[in-house]
Amino acid sequence: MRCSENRGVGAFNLGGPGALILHDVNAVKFGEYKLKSGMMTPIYIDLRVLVSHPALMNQVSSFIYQRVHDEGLQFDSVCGVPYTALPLATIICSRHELPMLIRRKEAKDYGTKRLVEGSFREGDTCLIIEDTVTSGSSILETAEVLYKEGLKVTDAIVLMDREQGGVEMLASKGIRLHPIISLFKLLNVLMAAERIDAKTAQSVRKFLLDNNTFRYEKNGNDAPATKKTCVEQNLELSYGDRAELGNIHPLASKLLKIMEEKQSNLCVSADVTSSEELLQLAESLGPKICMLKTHVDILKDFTGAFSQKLQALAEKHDFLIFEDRKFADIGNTVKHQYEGGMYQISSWSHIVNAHAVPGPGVVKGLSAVGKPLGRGCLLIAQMSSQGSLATGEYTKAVMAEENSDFVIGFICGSKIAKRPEFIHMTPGVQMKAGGDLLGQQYTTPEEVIYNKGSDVIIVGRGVLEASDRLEAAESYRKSGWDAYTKRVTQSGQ
Ligand SMILES: O=c1ccn([C@@H]2O[C@H](COP(=O)(O)O)[C@@H](O)[C@H]2O)c(=O)[nH]1
Repeated sequence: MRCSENRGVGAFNLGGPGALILHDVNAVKFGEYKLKSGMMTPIYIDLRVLVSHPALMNQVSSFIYQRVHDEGLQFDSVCGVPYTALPLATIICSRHELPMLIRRKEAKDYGTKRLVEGSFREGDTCLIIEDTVTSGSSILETAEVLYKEGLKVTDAIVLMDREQGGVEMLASKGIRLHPIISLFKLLNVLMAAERIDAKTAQSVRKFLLDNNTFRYEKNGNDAPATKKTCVEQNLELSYGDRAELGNIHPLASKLLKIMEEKQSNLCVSADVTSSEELLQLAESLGPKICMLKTHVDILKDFTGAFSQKLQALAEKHDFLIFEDRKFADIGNTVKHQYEGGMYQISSWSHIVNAHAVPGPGVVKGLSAVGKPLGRGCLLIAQMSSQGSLATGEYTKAVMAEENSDFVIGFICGSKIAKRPEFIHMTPGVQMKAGGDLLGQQYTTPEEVIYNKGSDVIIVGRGVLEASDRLEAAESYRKSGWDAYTKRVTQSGQ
């Protein structure tokens, strides 16, 4: 049997409003709950409540059926995992006239004593429907009962995947699991709608990442199990998730945590010529930004005291300092430029950047100074100016320079590296696309973050030339953050 009829599910989108409705009816609970395995969890999905909300039950059933249809799954009958998925399977089968089987949890001690009720032939394929998956063990238990009756199980559909190893475990047993929504996505939707705060979302994500039930298992050939990466699944990790990656540079992790916490992917480029004005900017815009970018050599009155005050403001408002020095010389020279001279950049700037033109020596030289101090470097892979030669093969070569114990990411126009440990930062951003008379080219925050997949917008004159700099910074922060939440929420759909 193949699903041939396609019924739309209207506005009930589980990657958006539908997830909020589930939260409204208390199907998503935060607190301390025990899972079937005995594991304690800070989030509990209780889809049993659906039976009290018939309209919602119908919408969820339609959504599941839509997925079955979209996947083009072929099967002879449908079986819901008892008990929560039973009514879902019943509604789907009744509405679409699909044969259904019921798995009993215990055999009767009278009558037929069957564990599977309904009509079927040996060799028939049965599609399993489940409400929530953690490890996949409940689906497997049902499949094993069906196998004993001579049925085949190749696919299962689940409404909510807790992303704790169920997909991988079932795949290792020959069952493809098709999740409709994941807990990571649900958290993003709830956070975007301000139902939960960033801290709660972060602690739940950490729990899920730390408690993958399949990570340490082995498959039948005794080879280590392989978990599909988020990149392979085309899933976008949130800034907070990326901050927790095992091999991420501590400074990149710190930046991502700041971004998540302050809901800001805005770096203001403080291109002013007086120290006092720069410090005023840092004080007033500090709460809105994740990073402040400087060009210290345009200051007419730089002093060591200025750099100390700037560091104090960075601490106070929790942002990083990025000196946009664009180092581009041999290793030995950049070492001196970074550490010494009148600016002593390495002593106060968390991040610097470098052109890759001189070859690997420039990163080696900078790293010799910056690495022991916990600093990080961005490589300039692309530039926002018209006619820039940093394109094509050059950009690719810059990416090959990846040296993640010091290089934390790239200056670029769009996301260029797949590895989520790397930060992509894009200058040339204003609310309206356009340019200036000296070749600068502007793109909007939405284009940079949502369409081009970059992480941080760098905005200079868009803020500095506004009549109210604070208001302008807030509107760039909001635009950049909205574009990011939209991107994460829609990934993998
Ligand atoms: O490709 C690049 C690299 C760096 N920048 C720097 O960013 C700011 C942009 O300022 P706006 O006023 O927003 O144009 C500025 O400091 C540049 O030196 C860049 O624009 N493009």
